[in-house]
Amino acid sequence: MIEKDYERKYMYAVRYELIKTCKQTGARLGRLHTPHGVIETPIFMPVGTQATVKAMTPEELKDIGSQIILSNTYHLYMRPGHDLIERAGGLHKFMNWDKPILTDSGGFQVFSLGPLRKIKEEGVEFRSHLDGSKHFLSPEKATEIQNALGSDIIMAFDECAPYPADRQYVKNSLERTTRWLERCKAAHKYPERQALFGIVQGGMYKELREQSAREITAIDLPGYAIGGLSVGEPKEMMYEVLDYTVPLLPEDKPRYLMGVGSPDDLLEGVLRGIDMFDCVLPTRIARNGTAMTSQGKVVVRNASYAEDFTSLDPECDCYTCRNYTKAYLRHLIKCNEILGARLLTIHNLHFLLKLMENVREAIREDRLLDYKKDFFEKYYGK
Ligand SMILES: N#Cc1ccc(CCNc2nc3cc4nc(N)[nH]c(=O)c4cc3[nH]2)cc1
Ligand SMILES: [Zn+2]
Repeated sequence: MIEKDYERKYMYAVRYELIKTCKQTGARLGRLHTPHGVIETPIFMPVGTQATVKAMTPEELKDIGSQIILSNTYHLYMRPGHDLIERAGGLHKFMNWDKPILTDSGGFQVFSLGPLRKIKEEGVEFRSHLDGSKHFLSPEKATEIQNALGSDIIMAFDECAPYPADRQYVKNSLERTTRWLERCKAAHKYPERQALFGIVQGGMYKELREQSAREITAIDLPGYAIGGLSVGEPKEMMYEVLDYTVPLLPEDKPRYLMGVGSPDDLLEGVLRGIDMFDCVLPTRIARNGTAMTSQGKVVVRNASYAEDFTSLDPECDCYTCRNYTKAYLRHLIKCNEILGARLLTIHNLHFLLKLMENVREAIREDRLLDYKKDFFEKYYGK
């Protein structure tokens, strides 16, 4: 009886609440209700590929306002193994993160392995990036792994076509991705508490994107992602694909643009009606000594900062900007000190999370275009 009642009440693990659509653009303000809490959208999701957002503790992530983080099926399957994480009580418990988690399906990661992999209808055969051992990922296997991890949002196992790719290849690949989505949905053990998102493919071809969007959204799911972008194509091309793909997605479900991104791409994506983003950019460039600041990019490694005893970003109130100077951060990065990676990661994530908070406020007040104009002038000087 309880099972029945539970199922009836929660048709989906994740429910999207559309609060407002911006009058000036296609931007939306929303809330994503999940079993581990409510997420205000548009949202940027820090990437924690191997069950950790590199250099950050969960408390630090919460302090800077992270509402949800991303982890990765491929990496966790390879090491330490999804079965171990399941025995540990699931990914939330294993990594001591009690807010929402989204896991990518491994599709993109396996395809990034390049020649080390063979794609068949059944799934993808590949060699481990760790020890070269042979493995096989299928829609069923990728779903089983994510069921074991217990993430709140699980991604369909798809094929992200490379860029550039010829039309016929992209067509065959998007049609296989649709068949794989059906298999993921059939294999999914816990739809009442883990939301399966479908992923639209179709490369940079308008008719193929329309075909994929039709096929993927014909399968009733709690959310949909746009894949196959941020794969090396020119920015303008990505924006054009979004222009004609986003309107094909249902308004009452969240839209997730995978692998994006930089401040300009986040703003351009929000303007076109995207609700969710993820990217390794802020954390990766932090470890290499580059900061995103209100005055634009600052490469603290540069000699010009050797005796710059001012804050990294005068307009930022994060822990790093309140307590350290550019000279000290440069010193840490030059010495490859772990604290350098930590302090710049704290700042960069805070910067993007604050950007998204400002974006939500601008949508609320119908002034997103003005906000974007001011931001671009300060950050890009244009
Ligand atoms: N630093 C840095 C940096 C490194 C890589 C990138 C590109 C990330 N782009 C990207 N991630 C993706 C994940 C994806 N996952 C799946 N399952 N499917 C995709 O089509 C897909 C497409 C993606 N495109 C962007 C910045
Ligand atoms: Zn800061």
